[in-house]
This record gives sequence, structure tokens and C-alpha cells, in this order.
Amino acid sequence: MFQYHCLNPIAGVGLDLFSQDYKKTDDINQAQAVLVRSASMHDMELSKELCAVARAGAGVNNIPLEKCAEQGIVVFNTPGANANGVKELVFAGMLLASRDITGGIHWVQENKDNENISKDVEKAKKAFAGCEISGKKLGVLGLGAIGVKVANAATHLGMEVYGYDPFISVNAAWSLSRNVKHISNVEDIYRECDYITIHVPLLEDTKKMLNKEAFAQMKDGVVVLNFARDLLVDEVAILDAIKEGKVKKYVSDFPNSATAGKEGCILIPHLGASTEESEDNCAVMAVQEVKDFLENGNIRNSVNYPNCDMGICSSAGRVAILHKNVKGIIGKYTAVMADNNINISDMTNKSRGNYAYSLLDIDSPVTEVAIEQLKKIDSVLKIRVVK
Ligand SMILES: NC(=O)c1ccc[n+]([C@@H]2O[C@H](COP(=O)([O-])OP(=O)(O)OC[C@H]3O[C@@H](n4cnc5c(N)ncnc54)[C@H](O)[C@@H]3O)[C@@H](O)[C@H]2O)c1
Ligand SMILES: O=C(O)[C@H](O)COP(=O)(O)O
Repeated sequence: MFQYHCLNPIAGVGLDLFSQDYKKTDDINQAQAVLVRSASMHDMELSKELCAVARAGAGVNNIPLEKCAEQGIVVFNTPGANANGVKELVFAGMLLASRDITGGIHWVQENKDNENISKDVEKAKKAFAGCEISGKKLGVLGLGAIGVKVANAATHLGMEVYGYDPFISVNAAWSLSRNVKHISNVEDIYRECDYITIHVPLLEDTKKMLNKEAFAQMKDGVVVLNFARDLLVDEVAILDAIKEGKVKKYVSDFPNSATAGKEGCILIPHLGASTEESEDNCAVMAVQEVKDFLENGNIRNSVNYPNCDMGICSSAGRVAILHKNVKGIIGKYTAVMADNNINISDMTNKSRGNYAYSLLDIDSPVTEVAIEQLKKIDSVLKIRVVK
């Protein structure tokens, strides 16, 4: 029996995939798996029981990836599962920044008791007029699951689209419309574009990626959209840029005390992935990843351990070992198995940076003695008897 704990509400269509072999627990310390959306795990103690954390979503800046790796806890996310939800809201943001739709709606609300409203509308509307996005230049920073969808859709709305991503994946490059201009120097986007939208993960390297120097190079009246994370933008610098008229509007899905209520900011309460479809997609993918890991030892879409897939075990046993990526460790595993008269029929070892993962399929059930010997090997972080 496995136990899982949800740190945020996770869609039922995902949780329903857990069979009778799984039980939901309110006590995180009893759980082998944690499912999470945006709840911060940075200050949490992680119990010895915990094997997997599944982020039902894309951004993993709320999870201590290194601390988890060090304790042999595999962290997963659900790439692309909420990308369409975010893409659609980005266009809503672009339109809200282009025309004063919210101002107009407030005007109607304030005039709801005015008997002449239908006539007065025609005089009042000029205060809320704006521009169209067709024919404008859009710069997309980060061409991953969301950036590609935004870029492609914008070409269909008549925008001239510039895309920048020095680390673009092969899959993303295949998915990108040939009408998107490939930009290798981000400054070309700053100089040329009327709208700039950022879709990169929040990392040490990307923090304050849009800063004073970047704004200084942008066109006057540029619209900046941030549906990725607040700290990607230097908020002091963008508020100054708004005051100077450099930035016309800052549209962000991440309000905070620096931006909330400030002139020129259009702030949405982190609604990008809050659609039925995105929540369902993320929950299903997260649960499938957890199940495949706990039941078969396979790792798919991890952000701190290598992916590894040996399918369903057809041998007598399977042992999963999470360890440091160091020389000579595989030989130590095979020696323990040989000493205990256990034949290894198949095995895989994959590494990612400082960490590695080994799956050993064996012809007879593993013994307590062998497990204890494996645990004692230096650089072994966690061992699980999968079968
Ligand atoms: N508003 C929301 O609800 C919501 C929902 C999903 C994701 N997000 C945020 O959006 C981010 C992107 O999501 P995604 O699903 O597209 O992720 P993704 O991993 O598919 O794409 C991120 C892309 O950014 C690129 N990148 C990394 N560093 C870069 C840099 N310095 N310059 C340019 N490109 C760089 C990567 O190569 C990758 O292609 C997430 O990390 C998350 O923070 C927000
Ligand atoms: O990174 C993400 O996937 C988004 O920011 C969505 O976060 P949420 O699941 O808390 O809505």
C-alpha cells in the first residue's frame, strides 16, 4: 500500500487513477508521494518515507530540487500540460493592454442606473479606445511549451513574431511556425518589438532578466507581459520605465506588494493554469508519473534525476538505487548481488549532473542482507525494492 499527500487541491480526474493500492493521507510524513501545485516546500522537513514529489504544473521554483535529490527524492513536473491555458490568457493580457476594456467595463458598471446609458456610451467610448495587435511586432522570450504556442498563435492573428531561446529543444524547434523569426541576440527583440512576453523558468540565471538595461533598449510604449514568474522582471526598473513612458503596460500573472495597485500594471491573480482542462491535464500526468515510479521504478519528466524506463518488471525482482554520480559504484552493486548469489538479468544506469539512478532486475528476490549491504555503499542516497 502506498500513501500520497496533496499540498494543494489536485483535480479528481487525476487522483481517480490511483488504484486501491493507494491511500490519501493528511500526514505528509507517512506519504511516499507528494502532489503539489504552487505551495512552497522550501522550509519543509522531508521525511525518510518520501520517494517522489510531483508538481502538477511547470514551474518548480517552489520545490527544493537539490535538497530532494540529496535525500533520494525524485521531483517530477508535467511539461506542457497547462501550456494552452497560459497561452490563451497571454492573448487576453495582450488585448487588455491594447484597449481599455476594464476601464470601459467599469464605466458601464458605474453608469448602470443612467437611463441614457445607451446614448452616452457613444460619447464616453473614446476614453477607452486603443489599438489592434494585428500588424504589431511580438517578441517571445523562451520557446518552450508555452512560448511556442504563443508565438505560433500570434502569427495567425497577423502579428510579426520574433522568438528567442538559446536552449530551445529539438521538439520545440520542430513545433515552431516557420513564420516566427529566429532571433539569436535578445537585444534585437528589445529594439524592435511592440509587445514582449517572457516564458522562461525562474532560475538564478534568469532572475531580473528584464531589467533597467533591457528596458532602456526597448521602444517607447512597449507592452511587457509576464506569465512566467514575478522575479524574472526587475520590478523597481519596470515601475520607473512605466513612469517614463517607456513601458505602456506591464501585464503580469504574478501580483506582489511591489506591483499591486501601481499605475500601468494590469495584474491577474495567477490564473494562467487555472482552467478545468489544464488542471485535469496536470493532475493526470502527475499521477501517471508517480504511479510509474512507485510501481515500476521508471522515471519520466523528472527535474532533478535522469529519466529512466525499463518498462514493467518481468523478472523475480527489481531494485531501484538513487545515488551520487561517482566512479565505480555500479561495480559495487554487482559485487553485492554476486556475494548474495543473486543474478542480475538486466540493468540500467542513468546520470544527470551530480546524481544518478540505477535499476537492477534480478532473477531471485532480493534479501534483507543484500539491501543492507547496498545501503552501506558510499554515495548511495536511497534504495527501494520495487518488486
Ligand atoms: N502563469 C501560469 O500559471 C504558468 C503556467 C505554467 C508555467 N508558468 C511559468 O512559465 C514558465 C515556462 O513554462 P513552459 O511550460 O513553457 O516551460 P518549458 O520548460 O517548456 O519552457 C521554458 C523555455 O525557456 C527556455 N529558456 C531557459 N532559459 C532561457 C533564457 N535565459 N533565455 C531564453 N529562453 C530560456 C528553455 O530553453 C525552454 O525552452 C515555467 O517555468 C513557469 O514558471 C506559468
Ligand atoms: O508553473 C506553473 O505550472 C504555473 O505557475 C501554475 O501554477 P498553479 O498550478 O499553482 O496554478
